[in-house]
Amino acid sequence: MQQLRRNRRLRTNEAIRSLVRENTITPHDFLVPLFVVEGKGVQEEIASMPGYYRYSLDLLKNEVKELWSMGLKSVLLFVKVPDTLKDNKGTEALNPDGLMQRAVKTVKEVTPDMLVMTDVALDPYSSYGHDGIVKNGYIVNDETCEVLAEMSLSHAQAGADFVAPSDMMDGRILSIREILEEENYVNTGIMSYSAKYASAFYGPFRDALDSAPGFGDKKTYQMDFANREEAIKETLMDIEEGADIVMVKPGLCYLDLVREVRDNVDVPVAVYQVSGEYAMLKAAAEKGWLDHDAVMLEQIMAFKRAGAHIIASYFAKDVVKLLG
Ligand SMILES: NCC(=O)CCC(=O)O
Ligand SMILES: [Mg+2]
Repeated sequence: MQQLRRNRRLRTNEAIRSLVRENTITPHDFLVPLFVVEGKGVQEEIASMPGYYRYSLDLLKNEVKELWSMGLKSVLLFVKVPDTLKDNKGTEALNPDGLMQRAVKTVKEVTPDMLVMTDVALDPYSSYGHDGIVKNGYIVNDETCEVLAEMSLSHAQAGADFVAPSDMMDGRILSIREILEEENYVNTGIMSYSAKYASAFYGPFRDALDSAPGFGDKKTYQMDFANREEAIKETLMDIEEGADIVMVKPGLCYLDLVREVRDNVDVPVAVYQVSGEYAMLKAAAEKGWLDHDAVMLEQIMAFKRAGAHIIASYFAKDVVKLLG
């Protein structure tokens, strides 16, 4: 039989390839993580995340203005808390004049339409570096949920559009949704880190915030990376409890779950390309072993192809600059 179908016809030049391309990358895909520190005039590069910085509030202003001008309209805020303010209960997290609360106000002041999401977890505030209150060496669940709910309310009061609980306690989405409803923050959204795995890829992030666990690991609350079905269970439970957006984290090694979650839910799906993923590419590119920009775009496109609606990535600015 004569060959009638030739798939290569659709690949003959860039014009036809772009015409039939199934996925595209735009600035609207991204959620930009930002690290905030106390001080003035501070822009510190994170050693294990070359090209990524912690900003004091004054310089954060310039950064978010630049993001806005590039079409990057959503940020996810993290704070680095001084050791002297850390304790077991994360008391400082509830300070209405704490760094996170001031960071939210700062972003809203200079870029009022920027979507501001806040990290909700105890680890940056915890003297143990854990995502919850520690009792007898165990990270207790329900008491932690109460603090996370109070913390979310405090972020909402400061002006956050979304709170993003990243801790993996059971039932925290319900606790947070209830307090927000009771206090009339009905339009404050919740982006749940619903399927967050206990991963070694978070190493550089813990350098960035000085938040590495002081003992043990996070395996009693974050998920076992051997598991797939559990990710669907976790995600569906968070949606039932009131999550508006769900997330799979880390990113690249978990693309199977991004697709599977996407196929199983009716809310937007986010993926977090984490610090270790960023560091790996930066390191390989520095050595001249990988083409930084080409690999970066291939990775971001992989998230789109897997079905992510939202990509939290330290590459957001690099990608948008490259797209021109
Ligand atoms: N709760 C936020 C993270 O754990 C981020 C991890 C990373 O970027 O490695
Ligand atoms: Mg859960």
